[in-house]
Amino acid sequence: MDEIAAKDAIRSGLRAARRELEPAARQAQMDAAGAHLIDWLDKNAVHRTVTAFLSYGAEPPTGKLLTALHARGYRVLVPICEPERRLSWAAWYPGIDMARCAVAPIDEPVGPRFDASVMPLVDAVLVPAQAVDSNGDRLGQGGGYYDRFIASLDAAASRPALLAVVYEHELVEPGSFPVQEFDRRVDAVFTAAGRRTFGV
Ligand SMILES: Nc1nc2c(c(=O)[nH]1)N(C=O)[C@@H](CNc1ccc(C(=O)N[C@@H](CCC(=O)O)C(=O)O)cc1)CN2
Ligand SMILES: Nc1ncnc2c1ncn2[C@@H]1O[C@H](COP(=O)(O)OP(=O)(O)OP(=O)(O)O)[C@@H](O)[C@H]1O
Repeated sequence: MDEIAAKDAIRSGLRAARRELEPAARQAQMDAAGAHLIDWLDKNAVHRTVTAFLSYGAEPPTGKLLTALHARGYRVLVPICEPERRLSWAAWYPGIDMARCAVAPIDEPVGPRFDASVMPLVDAVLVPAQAVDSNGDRLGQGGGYYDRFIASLDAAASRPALLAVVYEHELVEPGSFPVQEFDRRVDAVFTAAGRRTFGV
């Protein structure tokens, strides 16, 4: 089996495991992980600006976290799917008008879209993940959107912290999923247990 097919098979298993978690258990894990994330941001996010994602399906439910960040005065940007699997970014706040994304079952805020030139003012990018290994390698939904976006930051003098949030069983050993040359590592992952950092 090639690496793409192997990743797809592992993604299917991870999606099934997510659906097995009761919604209340998903929220409880996210509440605990989100509290660790807010603690970290409060100490480290000098621009008080983050990008996060509006979750769908059985992803860790980010709605309460985004509302809490907004209430604490953070500027919250969320991803917009653009053609050619590129991302742009739009401001999100509770009650903003939303429109359905063309390629995924996700609602996206209406309003101005920003390209990667906003990133010097962004402290942290919350990157969707289905699993993260203890090297910081990440398995996403398979669109390659975030891999392309993170690769586009390679030339920048500084870049936001790349942070993932996963359920506890999704922080796994290296070798649990294939890692390809274009995959980019996150800097830290948050689970209900706390923050785990990676790097040399
Ligand atoms: N909550 C959340 N938002 C996110 C992501 C994510 O993983 N989670 N993304 C992380 O990258 C981007 C969107 N990722 C996508 C990943 C896969 C497909 C996809 O496979 N779409 C199907 C069509 C599905 C449909 O029509 O409903 C396809 O293209 O065949 C689309 C978007 C941006 N926003
Ligand atoms: N930097 C890149 N430039 C061009 N194509 C890329 C790049 N990174 C990934 N891709 C393409 O995107 C596809 C999906 O990548 P991958 O399986 O790593 O997705 P993912 O990391 O799970 O998804 P996402 O990044 O959206 O969360 C790959 O098969 C690859 O062809």
